Amino acid sequence: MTLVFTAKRLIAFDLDGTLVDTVPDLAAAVDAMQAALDLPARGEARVRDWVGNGMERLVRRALTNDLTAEPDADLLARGWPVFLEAYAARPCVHSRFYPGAERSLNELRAAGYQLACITNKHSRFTDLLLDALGVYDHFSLVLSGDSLPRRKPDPLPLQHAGAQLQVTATQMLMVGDSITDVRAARAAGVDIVGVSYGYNNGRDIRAAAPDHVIDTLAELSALLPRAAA
Ligand SMILES: O=C(O)COP(=O)(O)O
Ligand SMILES: [Mg+2]
Repeated sequence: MTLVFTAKRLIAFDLDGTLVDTVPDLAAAVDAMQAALDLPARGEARVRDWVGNGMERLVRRALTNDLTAEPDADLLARGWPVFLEAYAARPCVHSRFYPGAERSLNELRAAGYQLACITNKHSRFTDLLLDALGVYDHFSLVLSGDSLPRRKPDPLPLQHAGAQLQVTATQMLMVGDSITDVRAARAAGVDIVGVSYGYNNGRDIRAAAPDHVIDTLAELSALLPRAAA
């Protein structure tokens, strides 16, 4: 039997690794920082495994070449502004929608859904990126890692979106690429569709047990025929 989500009114999308492949531009900024500090370049493959828990965490991972280690405080204090400046200068040179992403946003809107973007990315960069890709206005609400006191995997951004847009948890669906999205959705009581192509620290999203997994966002509209009234 084909899975269909009924009674949904709001679809909340994660950004990095779900709607947009941001790693080429993030890796360029990481490696500009590494070069300025006389440290080795990390490259796209490693940066891909490090995105999803906010940029401060990405920079810490790059400096230490490790997922969880803490860098020397002085190194971090010197590296962070270099990364920020490099990424702000070129946030959307190579970043691209994943196949089916833009079309899916348009189809869902046409089917009556409200859309939200819920990302751990810093708001300055979320806004730059969504603007550069021409989709900022597709979203009724955009929440970034610094928009609220707590970010994903905390349920607060999803709860806040529900309250702002007057939809209940069961009327929302989260779409994301990482265990961070699954945890946030579970904690908020929101159904979650995982995408198989994203970052998730290099792990298969199926291990985080989302409600459903898709290989491209083009599959979404078949799961969501029409928004509930
Ligand atoms: O880690 C980030 O900066 C952003 O990640 P997200 O869009 O997947 O939440
Ligand atoms: Mg993500």
